Amino acid sequence: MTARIIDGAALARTIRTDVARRAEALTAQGVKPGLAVILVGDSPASQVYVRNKVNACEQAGMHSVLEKYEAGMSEAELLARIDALNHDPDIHGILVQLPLPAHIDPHRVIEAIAAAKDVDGFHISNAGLLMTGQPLFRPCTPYGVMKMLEHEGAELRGAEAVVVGASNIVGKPMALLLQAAGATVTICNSKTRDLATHTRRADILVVATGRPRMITGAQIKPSAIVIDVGINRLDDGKLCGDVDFDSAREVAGAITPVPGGVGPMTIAMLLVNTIEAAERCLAQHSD
Ligand SMILES: Nc1nc(=O)c2c([nH]1)NC[C@@H]1CN(c3ccc(C(=O)N[C@@H](CCC(=O)O)C(=O)O)cc3)C=[N+]21
Repeated sequence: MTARIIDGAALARTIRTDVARRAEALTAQGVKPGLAVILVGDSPASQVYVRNKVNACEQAGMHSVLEKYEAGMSEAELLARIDALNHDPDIHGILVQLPLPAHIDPHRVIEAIAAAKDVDGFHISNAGLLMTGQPLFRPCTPYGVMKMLEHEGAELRGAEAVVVGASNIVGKPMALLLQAAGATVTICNSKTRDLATHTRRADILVVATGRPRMITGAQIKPSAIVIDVGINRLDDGKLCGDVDFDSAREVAGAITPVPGGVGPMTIAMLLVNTIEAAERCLAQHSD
């Protein structure tokens, strides 16, 4: 049997249409949702991603600001820009593109963003709220994965879910969201001994390791739902995931492609989080 392909690009379009409707309603009430994206340095991949984010905002009728700075920008200068955006009433969401140059401490930068504008959901306060079951902003990539699983009609209660990769931005929040939905969650990493014994038990397998094609069909349970968070650019310029798509699709029940899977959903959920921030802002001011 060949796996069903989970079309993240199509689901992302549907979500963005709904975002546009909510943006219009907010604008009519005097609050145009606004996102600020800060890019430090000129990595070509980051340039593409931040442009995609800003274009997605414009398409949805939202306000967006893209601030680009040279790689040599000091940490103090960046913190001053964040402080200004924290106080800017036209901006409801702030995203500082990661990774940052090595001389800037990413923790200090993330903690400087007002938690109510932290649409990435990376601030310790948002991480703590998520961990204790009172999420304010769910990190965009895991949030998008949950939307795809919901769209698939996946039964998460009682399911075995395995997350490969334990980063603060994907693996850890992913595990928390799956656990909150009633799954039994195992978090693995690249050093996990006999990784395949874990992955082969997974009804839901989420792979976010940054290692091209590291999970193959032989490591997947027949009929499992496989979510590939990886985006790796190969020497020939093509993109591939952390899952070996060709062998995996012969075993899995459903699988996300790269590109066109998790990536577009990440951007869609960034817009959703920005809308939610603006809606909260309106609710506060109409009290
Ligand atoms: N503070 C912060 N927040 C982020 O959310 C964040 C970040 N930093 N740093 C970098 C990663 C990466 N990321 C992607 C989002 C969408 C696609 C995406 O739409 N990908 C398309 C392909 C795009 C292409 O052709 O390169 C796809 O998978 O179909 C990819 C990558 C967000 N990130």
